Amino acid sequence: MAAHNKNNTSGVVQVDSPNVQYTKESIESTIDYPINYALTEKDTIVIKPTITKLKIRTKRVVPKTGLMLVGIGGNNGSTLVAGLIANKYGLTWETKSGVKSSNWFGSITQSSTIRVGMDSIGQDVYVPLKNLVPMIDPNDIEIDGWDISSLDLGQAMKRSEVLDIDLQKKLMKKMSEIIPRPSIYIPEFIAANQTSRADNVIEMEKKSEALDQIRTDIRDFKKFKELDQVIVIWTANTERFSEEIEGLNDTSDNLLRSICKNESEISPSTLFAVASILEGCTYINGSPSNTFVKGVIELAEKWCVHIAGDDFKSGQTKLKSVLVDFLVAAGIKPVSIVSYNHLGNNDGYNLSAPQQFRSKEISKSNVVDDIVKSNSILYKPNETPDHCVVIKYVPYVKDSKRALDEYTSEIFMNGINTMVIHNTCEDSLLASPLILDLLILADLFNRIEIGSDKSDYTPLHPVFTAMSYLLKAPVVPKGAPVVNSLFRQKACIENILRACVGLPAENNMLLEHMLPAKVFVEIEKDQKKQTCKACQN
Ligand SMILES: NC(=O)c1ccc[n+]([C@@H]2O[C@H](COP(=O)([O-])OP(=O)(O)OC[C@H]3O[C@@H](n4cnc5c(N)ncnc54)[C@H](O)[C@@H]3O)[C@@H](O)[C@H]2O)c1
Ligand SMILES: O=P([O-])([O-])O[C@@H]1[C@@H](O)[C@H](O)[C@@H](O)[C@H](O)[C@@H]1O
Repeated sequence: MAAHNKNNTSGVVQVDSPNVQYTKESIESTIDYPINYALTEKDTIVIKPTITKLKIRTKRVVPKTGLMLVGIGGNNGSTLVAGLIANKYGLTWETKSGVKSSNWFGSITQSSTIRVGMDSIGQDVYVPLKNLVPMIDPNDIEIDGWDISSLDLGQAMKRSEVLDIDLQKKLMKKMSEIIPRPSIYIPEFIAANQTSRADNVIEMEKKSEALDQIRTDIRDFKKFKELDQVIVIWTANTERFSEEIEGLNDTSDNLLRSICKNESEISPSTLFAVASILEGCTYINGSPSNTFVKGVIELAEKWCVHIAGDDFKSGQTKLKSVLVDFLVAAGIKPVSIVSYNHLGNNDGYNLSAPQQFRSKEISKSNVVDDIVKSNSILYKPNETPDHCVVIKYVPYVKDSKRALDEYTSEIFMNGINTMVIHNTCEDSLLASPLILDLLILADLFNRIEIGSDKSDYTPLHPVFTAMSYLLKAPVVPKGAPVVNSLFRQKACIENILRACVGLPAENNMLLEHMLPAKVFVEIEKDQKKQTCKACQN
């Protein structure tokens, strides 16, 4: 039999099961959802498994969606917009190593696959992740945004020095037509070295006026492009942390009152988050700034508007969340992690200021906490590895961020293992596909409602945790655990998609290959005989 690619790279996926119904408006599924309660009774952990039959309803109609980027003129913003245009028009371009074509590598919604089962001869079958449930087509996305820099996106793309020059030339006309809206600029929140960039600023007497302007911008964009929804993503510079002060920003009422009173401790990113929530727009924070002060989270909960953050997980930290997970899960004890990186883009310039660096240092450091805490054999209570994060601004390397990591671990019989990694992370080429995924997954999770025989259909909690895979420092609902392990985070997304079409979570047990077929329920004979068209030829 001719070997052929069993991956279904084009077709739609249909689940034939009593656990899923496809109607015109929605996909309605049921799954058995396990929760194991592990309770300590004296010196014993007693595990009490439960199964809840959940009903899941996913709206099939994908809304006409607009993406508004805060910081659209930055390296990430201009690179993402360029990528959307290049892919939409199928642009190719000359390079010294030949003609290159547009793609969405690095996007899990566009370039990753998911195992959905096995074929009639027991081989794994994978389909594109995006084929399981309806998702936004990147070519349909309308784009707008704000920047404190007035450069049009053609000049911003040129300033970023990220994309090949022949591609830039082919993009220049369309990119130059995109002009950033004036934005909220409060100098004290970002590095003083950004002042020279700020020539496109909302002239505001009060923060409430700026808030109203952002809300007007969102409404204008939605109306002009006849959109069903707008999603706002912050890809502007990292701000210093806002102080969380009782009576100022600790509740939604206090926050709104503080904005009206023009309180100084309210950051631009918090103003954008409030404006987005009040306009019913999902808001995502791609920076490590603590935009989501308690008052913002409460506002999102009150208005049932989804938010997610913080800080795109693109390169050095993404690898860290894999390596530390692998080491600890292997019973190996990381005892020293040193993450040094230098970069020469404007983000690096902004991060060269101590307060802005501190925001990033926190998000890059906390990523190992949950994994370390999970293993009490390796680590005593409160014991943690040495963990040092260094970021240096080196103009020459521009957006081509160099990450140098050293992982030192204790192994068997007092052995020491040291891994040294040099990782050139093209910052914006790694981050831009994540911004696309955040938009597409936010829309999908907005369209999911879940209930049971005890509860009617309910939207997911306003604080999205299912997108933690894309974020360094996941913001989670009160009381929920922070998970940084990259594979657990990817499995979360994949298993939610499986559940939407009535498929059980992937358990990776593969018992079907360890036991005789007679042990298992068989599908109807004629279906089993079914062979794919390629095999019939
Ligand atoms: N791999 C990555 O590039 C990566 C990964 C994780 C997080 N991030 C974060 O993403 C953000 C953007 O990164 P970048 O490399 O594109 O940086 P950048 O400096 O190139 O772009 C940021 C843009 O935001 C604009 N800006 C600053 N303050 C603004 C405001 N108040 N309103 C509107 N625009 C404003 C700036 O003019 C600039 O054009 C940063 O916070 C960075 O830390 C980037
Ligand atoms: O995602 P990652 O590569 O660990 O982290 C990166 C930092 O190392 C880098 O200094 C900064 O420019 C980027 O904003 C990004 O946050």
